[in-house]
Amino acid sequence: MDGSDGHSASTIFSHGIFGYTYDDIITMPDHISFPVTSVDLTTKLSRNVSLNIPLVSSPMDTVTESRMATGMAMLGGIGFIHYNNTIEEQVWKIGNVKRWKNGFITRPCCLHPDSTLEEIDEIHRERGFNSFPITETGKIGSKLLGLASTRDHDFIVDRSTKIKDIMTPASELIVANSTLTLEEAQDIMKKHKKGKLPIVNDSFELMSLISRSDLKKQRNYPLFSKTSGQGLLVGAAVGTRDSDRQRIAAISEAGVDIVVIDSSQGDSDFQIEMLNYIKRTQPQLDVICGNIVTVRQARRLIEAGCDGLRVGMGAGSICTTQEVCAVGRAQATAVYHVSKFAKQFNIPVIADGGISNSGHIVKALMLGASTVMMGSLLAGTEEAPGDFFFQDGMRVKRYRGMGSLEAMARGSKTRYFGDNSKIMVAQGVSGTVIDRGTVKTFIPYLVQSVRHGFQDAGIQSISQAHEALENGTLRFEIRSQAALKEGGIHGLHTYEGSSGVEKR
Ligand SMILES: NC(=O)C1=CN([C@@H]2O[C@H](COP(=O)(O)OP(=O)(O)OC[C@H]3O[C@@H](n4cnc5c(N)ncnc54)[C@H](O)[C@@H]3O)[C@@H](O)[C@H]2O)C=CC1
Ligand SMILES: O=c1[nH]c(=O)c2[nH+]cn([C@@H]3O[C@H](COP(=O)(O)O)[C@@H](O)[C@H]3O)c2[nH]1
Ligand SMILES: [K+]
Repeated sequence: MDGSDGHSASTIFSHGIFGYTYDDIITMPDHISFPVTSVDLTTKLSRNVSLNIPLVSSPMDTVTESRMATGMAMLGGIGFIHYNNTIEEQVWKIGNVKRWKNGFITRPCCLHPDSTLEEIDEIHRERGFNSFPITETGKIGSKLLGLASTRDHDFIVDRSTKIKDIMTPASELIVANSTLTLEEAQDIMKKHKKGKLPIVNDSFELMSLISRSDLKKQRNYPLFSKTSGQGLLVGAAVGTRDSDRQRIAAISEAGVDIVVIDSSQGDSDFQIEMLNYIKRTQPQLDVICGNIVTVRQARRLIEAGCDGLRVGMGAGSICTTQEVCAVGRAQATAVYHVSKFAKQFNIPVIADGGISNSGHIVKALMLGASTVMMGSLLAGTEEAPGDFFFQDGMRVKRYRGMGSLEAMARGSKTRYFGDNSKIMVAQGVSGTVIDRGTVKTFIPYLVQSVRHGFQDAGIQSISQAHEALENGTLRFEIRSQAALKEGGIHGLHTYEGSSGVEKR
């Protein structure tokens, strides 16, 4: 090998005293003999679960609930529903993902027959909807009474009129049963020239809604993360307390496909006991353990029987663990060493935290990770929980660490201190992140950027990257501070366009 072209990862990470992070290193380009479209990013999330794209959303209460998990799985990745909630809430959120069917609006905005046209006007202004199923309770899951759409009420001047007086009653509606397929629904809508098709069960309770305009712009999601059974793939987080044992049974019943045991320091008796408990009671579930950053920690969790490892301690954008506790590791070094060790046992690694642009994803995968977990990068999308608001002229959403005072106040407090501890030590902060639109465009953009990175390095798949990493043909260099500056945007008075997705 020509020694002047960078260094193997083993030279960089095993012969020095520094811990490096993604920005410290750069990958050497190599010959391109394939189009960018043929870069294959299929990968393993855990021993038995595969994904079509290597992207995962973090189990945090400002990142992953039903909408995020659904969006991630539709696009070929997966979301882990957080557990800063009651068991019932987590079960409901998992159920929402499982109930999702392509093209069906599973949570349509419904109204009560006694609601007024003023309410319709307000929802139309805020959310743009024109048609509303009217049900006995005003919610999905109760008896369908009618449908109110623009042409039922747009000429009515008195907006205090009740909906029941203007709606098209159920007896005049075309409805369909929940067993029908999307193609059958399409045929019915074509034949009857209707804009909306309510889907009901045998008791005439509203189950979902199909919209003609949605069908017209219907996108195909070819990468779609499917389970062997029905529905989208979904993950969930659990803790290591005794109460989390009940959670395991409930979320398993709700159809969760994989769990992550969520701890900042996962190499503990608590975690190993929880892993054993899950394996004993729900042996069908793959269990990801973590977080860890060293080989010694990995060895104990692999020996205990984990199916995947989550790597990262203090690297996250909202993390203060390294400052508060002085324990952790620089992320690129952690990912490299743990992945190298875990590979011998075929245990995939999730590189968790510190991803602030697509280049970081490329580097995590090139250093041995099989997937990448993101918090801050996804917290500003429409699918993340919470509303957008304006701050300093920017459209933003709230994002907070699960060890922040705010998140602890909501519930994770008991995880930290038991119920009667007096002193709270936060290991995270809360803040805001900028609007990133919808994951439906943002994730494909990240994926395409990662494909370009792989192509530039002459690497056609994640498994090929891992082979090249191991045999030393994948080459890297450490960047000096000046090189890092040179690699970014510099010397311009102003600029337009994006340097990837990072905003420092
Ligand atoms: N990846 C990272 O760098 C970090 C992540 N976080 C996130 O913050 C959240 C909270 O994490 P942690 O504080 O690690 O929560 P944790 O629940 O794992 O641990 C909190 C404390 O409770 C103890 N503990 C756990 N189970 C116990 C049991 N069964 N009996 C007695 N004591 C027990 C632990 O040893 C620790 O002192 C998680 O969502 C985590 O992902 C927090 C800090 C750093
Ligand atoms: O030190 C911490 N204190 C916290 O309060 C906290 N909350 C989350 N996490 C971890 O950060 C990851 C997300 O990181 P990013 O925003 O950089 O993607 C997540 O996936 C977690 O691993 C925390 N770490
Ligand atoms: K940090």
